[in-house]
Amino acid sequence: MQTDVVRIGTRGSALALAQAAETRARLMAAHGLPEEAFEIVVIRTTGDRIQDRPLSEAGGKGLFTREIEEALRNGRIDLAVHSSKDMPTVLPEGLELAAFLEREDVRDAFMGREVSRLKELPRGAKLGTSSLRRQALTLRLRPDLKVESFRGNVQTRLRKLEEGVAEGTLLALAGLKRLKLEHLASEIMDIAEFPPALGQGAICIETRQGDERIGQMVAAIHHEATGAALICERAFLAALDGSCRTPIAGHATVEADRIRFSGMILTPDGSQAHRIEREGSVRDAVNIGTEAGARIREQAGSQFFAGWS
Ligand SMILES: NCc1[nH]cc(CCC(=O)O)c1CC(=O)O
Repeated sequence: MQTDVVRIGTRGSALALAQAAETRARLMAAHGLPEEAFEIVVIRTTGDRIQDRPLSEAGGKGLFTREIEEALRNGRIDLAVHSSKDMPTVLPEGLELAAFLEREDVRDAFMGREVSRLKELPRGAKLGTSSLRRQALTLRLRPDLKVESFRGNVQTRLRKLEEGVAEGTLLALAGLKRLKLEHLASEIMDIAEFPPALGQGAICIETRQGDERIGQMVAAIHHEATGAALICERAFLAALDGSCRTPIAGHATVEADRIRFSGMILTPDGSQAHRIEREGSVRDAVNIGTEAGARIREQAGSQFFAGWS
């Protein structure tokens, strides 16, 4: 019956559609359901509309999720598929992150027009990115480079690179893999030198709290270790009150019942940075993230955030 069809809400970019298709494929496999049991509903968000300025100036994270969450709340869709790294730490009343799919590679990848490594870019070359984290980490390694704003989805950014708007760019390897464009990555960045965005590489599923049918359905595709890592990373972000104006990096890894978190904050010009490492039981994932956030904040001091946040 038509009313039983599970409606999956997503943005319309190629990456978002790939993520929604992956979620549907996993749900089909987990429950032995045919493709017709699902409908993918594309929703245009404010973030998709704004192409002409950095998102940090347009109001930050919720820009890619607001309209999708509205559709979820009013019942137009039954679940929403997101990139965890685009999710604000506080969700609207009545919604929850019910499942995380097994994480893809968390690292960033570099692509150059004429060189294959970030370090090989000529002096003063332009690096295209709109991510403050990528800007700060790049300038830390190469203070001579110029950062050129590079908005738009993965394909748009690749086109801009081809057109010579910049000499190189950085993208999430996970996104390239999901788009089958992994071969374009000429350098995979070192995780210690170039830590990812919190949440990078992990697809999450948002649902209505108390919707038992959908809750049970998505529980079958939840990946425990990814869930623990993401809970820890989101607690760190929440403790730092992270906005798009604050370059924040880091990630958690889970092995058996241990979780290890490593976080970093930087000034946008990369000249100052602080790091934190924490380890403990996966059961303490939230506390480890929260505590790491409080500690790095203390370490940095209030003047660290004062100048530019
Ligand atoms: N902000 C856009 C965005 N959100 C998630 C990904 C990549 C996929 C992921 O991290 O899961 C990207 C593109 C990029 O940073 O290259």
